[in-house]
Amino acid sequence: MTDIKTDLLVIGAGSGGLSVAAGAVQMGADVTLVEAHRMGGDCLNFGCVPSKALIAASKIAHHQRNAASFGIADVAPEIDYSRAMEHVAGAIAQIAPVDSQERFEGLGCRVLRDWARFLDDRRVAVGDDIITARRIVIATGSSPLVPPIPGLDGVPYLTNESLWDLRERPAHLLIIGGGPIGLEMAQAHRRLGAEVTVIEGSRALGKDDPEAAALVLGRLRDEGVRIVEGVEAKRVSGGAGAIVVEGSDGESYRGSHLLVAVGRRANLGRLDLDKAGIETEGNGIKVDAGLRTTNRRAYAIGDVAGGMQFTHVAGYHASVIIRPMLFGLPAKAKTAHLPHATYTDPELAQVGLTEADARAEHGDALDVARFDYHHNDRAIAERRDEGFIKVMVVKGRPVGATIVGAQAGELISLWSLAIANRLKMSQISNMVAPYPTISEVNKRAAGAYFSPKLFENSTVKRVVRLVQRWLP
Ligand SMILES: Cc1cc2nc3c(=O)[nH]c(=O)nc-3n(C[C@H](O)[C@H](O)[C@H](O)COP(=O)(O)OP(=O)(O)OC[C@H]3O[C@@H](n4cnc5c(N)ncnc54)[C@H](O)[C@@H]3O)c2cc1C
Ligand SMILES: NC(=O)c1ccc[n+]([C@@H]2O[C@H](COP(=O)([O-])OP(=O)(O)OC[C@H]3O[C@@H](n4cnc5c(N)ncnc54)[C@H](O)[C@@H]3O)[C@@H](O)[C@H]2O)c1
Repeated sequence: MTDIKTDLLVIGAGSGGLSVAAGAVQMGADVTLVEAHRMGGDCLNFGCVPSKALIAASKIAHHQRNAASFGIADVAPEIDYSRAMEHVAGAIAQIAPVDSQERFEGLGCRVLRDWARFLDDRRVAVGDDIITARRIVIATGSSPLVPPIPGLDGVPYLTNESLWDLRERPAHLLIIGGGPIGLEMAQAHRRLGAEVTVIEGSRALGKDDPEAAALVLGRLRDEGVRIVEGVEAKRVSGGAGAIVVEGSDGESYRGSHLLVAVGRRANLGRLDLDKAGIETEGNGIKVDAGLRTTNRRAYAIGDVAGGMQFTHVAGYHASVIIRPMLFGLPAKAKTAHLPHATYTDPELAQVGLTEADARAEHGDALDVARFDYHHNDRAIAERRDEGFIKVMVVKGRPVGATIVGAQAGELISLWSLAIANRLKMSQISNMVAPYPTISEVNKRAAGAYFSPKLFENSTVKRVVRLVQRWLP
């Protein structure tokens, strides 16, 4: 047994934990980083990276099938699912060194590879080691939620952890859950040649703006994904290769494989949080505005903190807690500027308030500036002109933006910047976007906000007429 004393103990080497550890050690703290499973956590190994890599493969197949409108003959793609999954594994392998034990040891961290559990408010056991830490960061992430649907435990089912081990394409993939995981994987698998049925208990992409979500769902349905909404999975039966999901509508949905994508469960089980006086709340650890837990020495960040569950949010949390932990300065985690994007085609991105939320919060003070992709020349040239941007504006400042369409995930960053810095729409309209780019939709949305004020304004017209009379 070894006793280790450290300034900072970070539990979990995923998106949040790695960011804290890298920042703190490079600023001079003694850092101990603990990871029981794979370095890089969910995002690298089972989440963002593999899903985006598979989506990229599926896009190529889609373009091969849909080239005729560009004057190039459509071809039926020859899809080798196993090699597409090798591409996925290759993308993970290429990124893995950045998150590796070697890299973090090279930066000066002490890296321990076992489960961490609290002994008391400042001591944590990791295998045979006992670590006493001045500050502790819990960044243990989340796992797929497996709901207690009768019969589910009797059939082979996939989650976002096991999906990447498949090497044979599912003939018919049934997906329970029409959230981001369900829909990203539905479209990718459909484009890679599988039949796909999504069974969604409520509204698919239900956390997003309904008009934007409808556009995405329409596209998926056009591509042949069957999406049934308002139908809960009530019972599962069958066996390998022949699975039946009975829906609350009385229908039986049959497929060869089943993916369960109904949300996440915070990884709390092994931590013995009660020994450290750390309370939980909802689906995560209870934290204050500065991400501090009910134990003043401990912080919780990322998925385990129970809020927005995204890699960039975990990274943001890391940047927030560095200040108090290293310098003793106060810091608060904000949420209004945190974006998210679902990487279906078209992509759907959101930051701040949706139109409905903004209307509820600001009533008549709300202006919605909108611009449609079909007026964007680059989108037209590339036949990607389906989509729109809506910016929710209150007193001249954006409070939210919704973008659905090509590159929405790239375009939303500008509105995060604007909200984070309380920029005015006039400052956005000062920006000049190169022509022809899809990013012109951002500028045009700002233009749409000012157009009625400038073009439908009798005072402006009067002033212009007056000045014109006097100008030489
Ligand atoms: C299929 C899928 C696709 C996704 N796509 C995106 C995307 O495109 N963009 C995006 O922003 N987000 C995406 N996400 C979400 C993103 O993966 C998570 O929000 C992010 O990984 C959370 O980071 P984290 O640091 O909180 O946890 P994690 O990355 O999960 O890391 C937690 C780590 O802690 C370890 N651990 C747990 N308990 C212990 C313990 N007691 N002792 C030691 N180690 C422990 C775990 O093994 C894990 O490695 C996706 C998620 C999924 C499932
Ligand atoms: N692009 C991205 O950033 C991205 C991609 C994937 C995942 N993620 C993260 O992972 C999280 C989890 O994603 P998710 O899609 O698993 O969860 P989710 O909670 O967003 O969606 C799950 C869906 O399953 C439905 N559902 C629940 N029980 C059901 C049942 N018995 N029958 C039918 N439907 C049922 C819910 O109504 C919900 O719409 C996301 O919220 C997000 O934070 C992000």
